[in-house]
This record gives sequence, C-alpha cells and structure tokens, in this order.
Amino acid sequence: MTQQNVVVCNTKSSGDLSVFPAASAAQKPPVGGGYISISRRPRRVLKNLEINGDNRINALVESMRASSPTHLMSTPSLTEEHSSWILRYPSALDMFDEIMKGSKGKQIVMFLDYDGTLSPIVEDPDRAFMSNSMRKTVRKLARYFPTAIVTGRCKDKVYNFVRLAELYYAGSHGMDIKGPTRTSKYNRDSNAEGVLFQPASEFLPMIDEVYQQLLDKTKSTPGAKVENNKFCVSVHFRCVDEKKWTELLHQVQSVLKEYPKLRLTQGRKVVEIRPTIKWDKGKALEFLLESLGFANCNDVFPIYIGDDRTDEDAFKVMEFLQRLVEWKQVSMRAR
Ligand SMILES: O=P(O)(O)OC[C@H]1O[C@H](O[C@H]2O[C@H](CO)[C@@H](O)[C@H](O)[C@H]2O)[C@H](O)[C@@H](O)[C@@H]1O
Repeated sequence: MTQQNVVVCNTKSSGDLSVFPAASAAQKPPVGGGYISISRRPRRVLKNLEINGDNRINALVESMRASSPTHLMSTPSLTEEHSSWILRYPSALDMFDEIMKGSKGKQIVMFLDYDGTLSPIVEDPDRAFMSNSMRKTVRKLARYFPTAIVTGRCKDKVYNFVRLAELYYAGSHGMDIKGPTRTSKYNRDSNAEGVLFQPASEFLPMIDEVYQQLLDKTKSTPGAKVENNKFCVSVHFRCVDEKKWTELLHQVQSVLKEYPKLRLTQGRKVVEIRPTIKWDKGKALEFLLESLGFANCNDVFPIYIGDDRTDEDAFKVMEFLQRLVEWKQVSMRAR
C-alpha cells in the first residue's frame, strides 16, 4: 500500500480512532471481523459538515487544512498531537501476528480504498495511477480472498485505473456497486456477476445539474477542479491557493443552498457533494458481505484498508480496533 500509518480498527465500536474512538458507533456491525484502517495523521472532528454560514465555512477550511497538511512534521504542536495519537492507537503492522491469529478459521474479505491507499496522492486527480506492482499485489490478493475496491470515485473511472475484472467495485462512496465480470473461486457459485446496486439512481439528473453549476461557479478560482463522480461531485482544493479556500467554499455553498437533498462531506483537500440518502462506504461494505453470503456470520474476517475521512464510514461498522488496543496493552505490559 502507499506510505501511511496503519491502524487496525475494531468491530462494534467505531472505526478510525484518529478521529473518534468508540463514541461514534452509529451503526451495528454486520459481522465480527477485522478491519485495517490506514490513517496518516490525527484529524480534528468536524461534526456537521452542512455548509451554512461563515462559522461552518471557517471550520471546514480549518478541518481541511488539518486533514491534509503540507508540512506536518515541521509544525511542533501537530507533531506532538501525532505522537500521542500513535501511542494510543497502535499500528496494524506491529500487530500482524495477532491479526493472523484472529483471522484463523475465518474467511478474510478485503476492502480497499483507492486514492491514497492503492495510488499515491497527486495533484491531478485524473493522473492518480496505480503502479504495476500494486496491481500485481491486488491481483494476488483477489486470488486468495474476495476483494472489493470501495471509493469516492466514479466506478468506471476507478476501474480504468485498476483494470482487474475479478474484483468488486463500489464507486461513488458505495452508491454504485458492481460484482466481478470475471469469475474467480469466490464468485463461481454465487450470483456475484449479478451484483449491481445503485441506491441513488434517482439523483443522477440532479448531480449532473449541480456538476454543471459548480463548473461554472468555480471557473473564476484558479486551480479549482470539479470532478463528476456519477452519484456525487468532488470539488478539489489541492491546487487552489489556501487564501482562496474560503472563497471557493462560498461558491460551493451558493450552488448547494438550492439543493436541500444534497449534502457536503470532506476528504483530503476535497469537498464532496452527495445525496442525503443513508448510504455510504459502511453500508456498501455491509451490502457486499451480504451478497457474498456472509450476513450475520461469525466466520468472516473483513479487512478494510483506507486513508481518508470517508473511510471512517466503513470503520464505524467494525469493532476490531478495540481488540488491537487490548493486544497492544498486553504486549506493552509484557515488556
Ligand atoms: O474514496 P477514495 O478512493 O479515497 O476517493 C476520495 C477522493 O479521491 C480523489 O481525490 C483525492 O486524490 C486525488 C489524486 O491523488 C487528489 O488530487 C485529491 O486532493 C484527493 O482528495 C478523487 O479525485 C475524488 O473525487 C475522491 O472523492
């Protein structure tokens, strides 16, 4: 995977403890199992991303700055915060043996985020290519375990990057799910090829409309990029001068205020506009496990690897981190 800190998350509590520990267990876990979250740094919680008023915009700018700082290690207070976070939330790589033991006798199912996990973060979202060696690794993984890519990207776009027909793809934050087009030992007997799920299809015309408006509205901001991800739209801040971030958010706000059925979420130097339906990467993960025949099953061990704020939606449906923290405590006591 690309360069990150690695954290294993735990079922029943919440996901990426870099943001919120057990407190955010809004959803019930589908199954027991292990989930690996990859997180680069501690992030500040921004509870409500509804974009009304200047306070919200300021909070969003601040949160976005913290979520993808350019020179993290040169900021003393962040370094301190980061170290204390690393101490509290252990690395999955250090706990590899425990994870292997935990997965014994269970079917591992792999869920992989794309940007920042399989591909490096780059300035141009259209050029976030995955390396051949990463492709080889994912291909190998899929030979052993059912494997899904779960991404905010449009499904077809991520497929063009990954180009592995044996995988499941959940694009648009899980709102566009498709099973493998090539059979493997894991989907030979199931109706996996039939898996196709688009819970937000009624929003397609609205998303297209908003995409066009955002293109128009943001064209005066140098470096701003609007990306149509089919069931959601991303507005990229990465190449915009930080001094212009507030202005750009005001532009987004001015479009979004006409669309109460859409909401705003935040990623790494990006805001994403998506339908208000109760569907996210976590729901996609549950849906895929169910499609694979693992609903309410104890002998499945799902692993989720992701690096971004929206991956926390998937981490929320798991309880593995707690176990990892316990393992860490035991191993520290033993020293
Ligand atoms: O769920 P993900 O697969 O992590 O997708 C989230 C967003 O990823 C992409 O943006 C991010 O990566 C870009 C390329 O490295 C980078 O330029 C950008 O700053 C990052 O936020 C994608 O372009 C977005 O549409 C996704 O929403």
